[in-house]
Amino acid sequence: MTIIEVRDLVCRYGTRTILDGVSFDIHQGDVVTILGGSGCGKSTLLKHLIGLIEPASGSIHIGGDEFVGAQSDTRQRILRRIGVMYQSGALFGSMSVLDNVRLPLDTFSGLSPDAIELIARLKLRLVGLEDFADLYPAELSGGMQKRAAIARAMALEPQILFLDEPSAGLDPVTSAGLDALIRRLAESQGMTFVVVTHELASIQNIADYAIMLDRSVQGIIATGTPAELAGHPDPIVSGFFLRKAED
Ligand SMILES: Nc1ncnc2c1ncn2[C@@H]1O[C@H](COP(=O)(O)OP(=O)(O)OP(=O)(O)O)[C@@H](O)[C@H]1O
Repeated sequence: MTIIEVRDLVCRYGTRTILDGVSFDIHQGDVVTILGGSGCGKSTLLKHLIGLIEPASGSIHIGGDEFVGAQSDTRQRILRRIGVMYQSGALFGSMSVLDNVRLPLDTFSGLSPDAIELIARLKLRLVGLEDFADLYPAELSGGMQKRAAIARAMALEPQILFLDEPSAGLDPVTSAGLDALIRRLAESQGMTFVVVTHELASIQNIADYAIMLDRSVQGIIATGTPAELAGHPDPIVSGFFLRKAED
């Protein structure tokens, strides 16, 4: 089932066009990576998909609802379907890990404090942090902070989680652990993941499907499984994989 449908998306900053007519579908339960060289528009695309920026033209359907130009009630309904983890993780340093995960529930769920605590602890268990609930973010390792941020992004049970460069700043072993968590959550929770990353190992570990952007075409240069892209006839596409593999 298609959960995200993007059609003829045009993204501009002022008069400068970054993405010129991008179309793709993302299926429910898939882990999809958005990749491409620096400055090709990965973050720009992500910001459009989560409603931070309105496109110059085109349409974005999320769960069947049109996001572009949506009025406030439709917009709220769509926003409830998505969770976002930004590159920095952005946990609140003055709050415990548990309180960080509680925050979206306290703000939006209308549930009782006991129910909220139960759900927050459940989310922490899903990411393997149940024993660290009372610690503060600064007391966690980088990988644990990312896990806590994922737990918080999952608090309101979104259907889709958007992750912006989740491996940034992590060592390869920690990064592989995070990849395993993403795959496990996709499979056990049926969640859809859209992950912006340029880490080749992550792409190969997690992606059912990859969307590669390139500046030369102001949009999508190739889509497919990681193996398909690595063997793609266009040298820009296969070269991305070879170059990264040599890093
Ligand atoms: N707010 C903005 N105003 C104007 N130009 C911007 C803005 N944000 C990004 N850009 C430009 O848009 C282009 C695409 O940027 P974007 O951050 O989407 O690329 P990216 O693929 O995510 O890059 P990276 O991998 O380096 O993070 C870049 O040339 C960038 O300078």
